Amino acid sequence: MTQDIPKTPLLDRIAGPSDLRQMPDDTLALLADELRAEVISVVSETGGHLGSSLGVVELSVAIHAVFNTPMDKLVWDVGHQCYPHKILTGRRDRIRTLRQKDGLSGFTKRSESQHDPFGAAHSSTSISAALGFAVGRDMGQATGDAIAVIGDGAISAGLAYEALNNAGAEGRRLFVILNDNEMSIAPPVGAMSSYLSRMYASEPLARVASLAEGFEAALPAPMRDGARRARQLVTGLTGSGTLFEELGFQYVGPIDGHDMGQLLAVLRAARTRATGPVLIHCCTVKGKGYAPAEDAADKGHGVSKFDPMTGAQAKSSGGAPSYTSVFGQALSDEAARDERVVAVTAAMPDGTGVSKMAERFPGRVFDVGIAEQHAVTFAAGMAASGLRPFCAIYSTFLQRAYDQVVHDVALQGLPVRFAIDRAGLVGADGATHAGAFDIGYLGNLPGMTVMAASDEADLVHMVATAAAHDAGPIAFRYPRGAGTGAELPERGRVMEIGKGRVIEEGSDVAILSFGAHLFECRVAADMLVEEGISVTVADARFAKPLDTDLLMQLVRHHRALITVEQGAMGGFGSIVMHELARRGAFDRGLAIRNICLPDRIIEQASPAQMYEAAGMTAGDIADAIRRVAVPGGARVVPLRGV
Ligand SMILES: Cc1ncc(C[n+]2csc(CCOP(=O)(O)OP(=O)(O)O)c2C)c(N)n1
Ligand SMILES: CC(=O)[C@@H](O)[C@H](O)COP(=O)(O)O
Ligand SMILES: [Mg+2]
Repeated sequence: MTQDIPKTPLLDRIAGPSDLRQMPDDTLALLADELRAEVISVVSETGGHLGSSLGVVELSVAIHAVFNTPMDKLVWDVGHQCYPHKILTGRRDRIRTLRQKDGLSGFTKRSESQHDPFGAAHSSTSISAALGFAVGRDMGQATGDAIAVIGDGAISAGLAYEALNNAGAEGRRLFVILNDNEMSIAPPVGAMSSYLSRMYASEPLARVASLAEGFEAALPAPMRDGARRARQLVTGLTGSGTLFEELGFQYVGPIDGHDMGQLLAVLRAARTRATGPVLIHCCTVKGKGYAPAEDAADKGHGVSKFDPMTGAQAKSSGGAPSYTSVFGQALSDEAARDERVVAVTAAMPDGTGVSKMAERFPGRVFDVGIAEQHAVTFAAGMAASGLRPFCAIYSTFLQRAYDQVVHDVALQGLPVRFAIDRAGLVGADGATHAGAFDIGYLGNLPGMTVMAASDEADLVHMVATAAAHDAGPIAFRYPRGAGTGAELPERGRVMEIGKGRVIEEGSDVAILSFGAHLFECRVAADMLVEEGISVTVADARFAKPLDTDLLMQLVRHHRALITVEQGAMGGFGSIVMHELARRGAFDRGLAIRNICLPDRIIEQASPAQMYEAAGMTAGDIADAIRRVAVPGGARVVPLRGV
């Protein structure tokens, strides 16, 4: 749907932050209003992270007005809130390509602009990166101040504490702006969240900058008394000082993150007087200024295209239920049958679908905040106690907890169940969110069982199989988005571990598929029937343990074998080739091809466009089959007797 582009005479004058720094303060508030209207207009056409971006409109204007960006390095945490920043930093002309093929990234990205000094998308990295820039400055590199903007959700992650702890000890001049909107994706959880809320909710004057001694003098007179009272209140609230002061930061706040005057005064005071690390506690509203977002339960965290007049989002095309919703229901059903089943999520109850189980069994679903490392070891402890924990974490975010998977789960053989959503290429979130590596990083762990659902019916069976599997850790992966429309079983069946299945019998070439690309494999096989090429299609179901009987049957009775997986090199295909090499299958010239993600970054687009860029369409699979099926296409000797 098209809609009138809002009139933005002030924004039209901004080619970059230097233009913004020429504007008088009272104009900046008006500029922010225009910027907010632009963000709403843009995201109504592109979809994306609306609520987070609306929450930092004033903050984005004020930071660029006070600091000398891009010489001063502005590092956004997660980066999903960067749309105002991108509009102000010379990318307004491309902002309506956001999150699309060949368009602007939905996160900050170094290759996109000098105003994006550090890429993001995975949370809680900004303080570490900003400290790195501060050290660079102090050692003579051509860089100015370092400013990290981190949300109340992101600061709940361990990585943020590691950085705060080190920055406080280093004592270098560094600015950390805590963007506290009392929301993560879901309502925030954890002790830090309630601590921040106590500060935020203190008497109204606490909204006025409560500045450390050194800053009060820099404030306009009317604010000085309030600042003094608020500072006393804040320090009184927590004994000797705020947590941040205990860590070596000067604490400034809480301030109103939508009051341009406060923001400019506090940022200028901080920039003028800071000699060490400063944390500025900014209180904002997620979805600020757009009622459909402010009123939404998720504050418009991630929206599809919408009608800006009403906020009504474009409906998905209906059709098959999502893998996520099928998982959530299957998990909830398993929990109903077995009280030992519990679930852990790292701040993504809805995204992972465990919220479905939480509706029925609220005491058995644990949202630990953005804390994947803790989530895994927490689940390991639960497993060790005799519970049956499902640790539901997107493939890409599980990367953050790899040592916990190895050290706390696999080496101890603890039966943690890993529900790995967003396996494969995910679309608009791009490369930072690709679920590309989990087959490889799990498949090489002794005792780990690794499954991949070929459709949503199989997913139901895998949930039941995982629930029943106490012999050791087990993982099952499935893609983002809608299923294939497969009929769902009433109840999941516990599958035999390590058993695959033949889907279609052929005689020339065998495809051994792992996961949801089975659909494309079957389309490819159908394409070749007319060409007289007969293809067997098999579903491995398990990457570990492999169904070696099935594998050897395929290589003994076909001219060639092709493996297919929605993952990077070093995954399923490698596991298969390792097994074949171990058996000497290559000694007699077996023809084998691996179809997987290429060894390069696949940038954001629709999932279909991304798989096309990866060379993994049904047509690509058919081409690979042709090249080995046609006599002379490959030196192929049927491997009798291997
Ligand atoms: C390591 C990691 N885990 C989970 C996510 C998913 N995620 C993206 S934004 C977000 C919430 C961030 O909350 P906050 O920092 O408060 O930012 P806000 O959206 O409120 O502006 C989460 C959990 C992520 N990006 N990175
Ligand atoms: C910014 C972030 O990391 C999350 O909001 C992520 O974009 C959610 O991904 P899904 O939309 O696949 O749940
Ligand atoms: Mg937040």
